[in-house]
Amino acid sequence: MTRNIDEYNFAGKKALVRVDFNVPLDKDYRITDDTRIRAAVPTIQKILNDGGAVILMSHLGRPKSGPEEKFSLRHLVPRLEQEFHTRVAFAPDCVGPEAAQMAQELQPGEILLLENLRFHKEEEKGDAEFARALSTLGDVYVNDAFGTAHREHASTAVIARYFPNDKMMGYVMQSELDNARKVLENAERPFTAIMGGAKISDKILIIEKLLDRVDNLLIGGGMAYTFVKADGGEIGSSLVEEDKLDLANDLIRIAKEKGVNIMIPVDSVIADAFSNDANIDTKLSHHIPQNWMGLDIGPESRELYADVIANSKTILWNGPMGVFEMSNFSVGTEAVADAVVAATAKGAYSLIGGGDSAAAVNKLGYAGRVSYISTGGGALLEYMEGKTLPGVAAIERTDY
Ligand SMILES: Nc1ncnc2c1ncn2[C@@H]1O[C@H](COP(=O)(O)OP(=O)(O)OP(=O)(O)O)[C@@H](O)[C@H]1O
Ligand SMILES: O=C(O)[C@H](O)COP(=O)(O)O
Repeated sequence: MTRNIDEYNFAGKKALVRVDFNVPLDKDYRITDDTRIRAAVPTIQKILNDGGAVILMSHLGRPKSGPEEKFSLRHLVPRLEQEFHTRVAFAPDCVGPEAAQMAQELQPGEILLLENLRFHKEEEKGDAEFARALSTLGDVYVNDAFGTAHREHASTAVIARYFPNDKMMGYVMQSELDNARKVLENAERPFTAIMGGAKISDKILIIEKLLDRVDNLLIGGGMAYTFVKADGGEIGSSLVEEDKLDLANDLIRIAKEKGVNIMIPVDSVIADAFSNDANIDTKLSHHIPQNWMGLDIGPESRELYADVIANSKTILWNGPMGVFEMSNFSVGTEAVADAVVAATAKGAYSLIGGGDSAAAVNKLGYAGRVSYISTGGGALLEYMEGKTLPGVAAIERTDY
């Protein structure tokens, strides 16, 4: 039976909580954006306040095969201890005898963090035996990992079958779904989607679905150059996915057929190396010289995009407009953030999704000046395109 977290009393229970602590870390393993950790606090706090114990499980990054220091969740322990003013125990493997013993010894009010689930290939395969092994650690399962709800993995979906009477969503899940539904059902027009970032193959298919919902689609970031090249432009050594050129062309055509105003950056800030110290210039995006690459949208694009945003009533933004981590290529992302904040102040509803866009908004101190910052990137987009999220479906299922 699916439970409601507000009506559940965790006293004396060990809650196995799937969180999305896939947070960005710098080279010294310091957390550079803690949005996802802060978001999970109310759920964890509710369990502790009730007199329960919390066993946290998450993935971090995309480890290829087995443990890797840079993907260890151990790096998050100090931040969690600071948040909850208590010691946080760490299990160096998410399954096995040590994790089992640590879980067993856990007392009410205590927190145990398990090592990265993806250090076991069974996690992403949705392996039932691995899910069962995880399930033995707790009495009740709480899924609060909205950012990973689009993955049908052992800890996000399969595990729910081992808690037929004690499974529920946490507060992050509930609030994210309420919010996304609100945008889907009551989106005031004009509705503008702003898409950027680097994960072209992840996002290009979603763009197709968004064309049915939006009035304007502004494209920036690394993915823009696949569109520029598809449109016949010379893009130098900019990021491109050659096998998506036809699809990009189709999308431009379909957008026109559907009357969607699709915009690709007319100009770009270009560099002769992927570095903040490289030589930089501004050129038309269709005429980027050989060995130069587009790393940000240019001044004219910034103005055009800002105008569209200013006239929007609903705004969905996923992915930075450039390599915003480097100051020379952060101007486009900042300009879009400024425009989104200004439109929000005038009454537009703005929903920001994706780890990097959220980080950019936080870095600018704009967190309180947009309507909602989602902890989901791909998950939010898949939800917006109308897909059922496996992490949500597993909680709602009643047939086991
Ligand atoms: N023109 C560009 N060339 C190369 N990389 C770019 C360019 N523009 C942006 N990027 C990089 O894209 C990355 C972010 O892309 P990504 O698709 O991961 O966005 P995101 O907002 O984190 O979304 P999600 O959470 O869905 O992954 C940043 O690290 C940024 O430097
Ligand atoms: O950052 C994300 O979007 C989620 O944590 C999911 O990560 P994944 O794309 O590696 O599955």
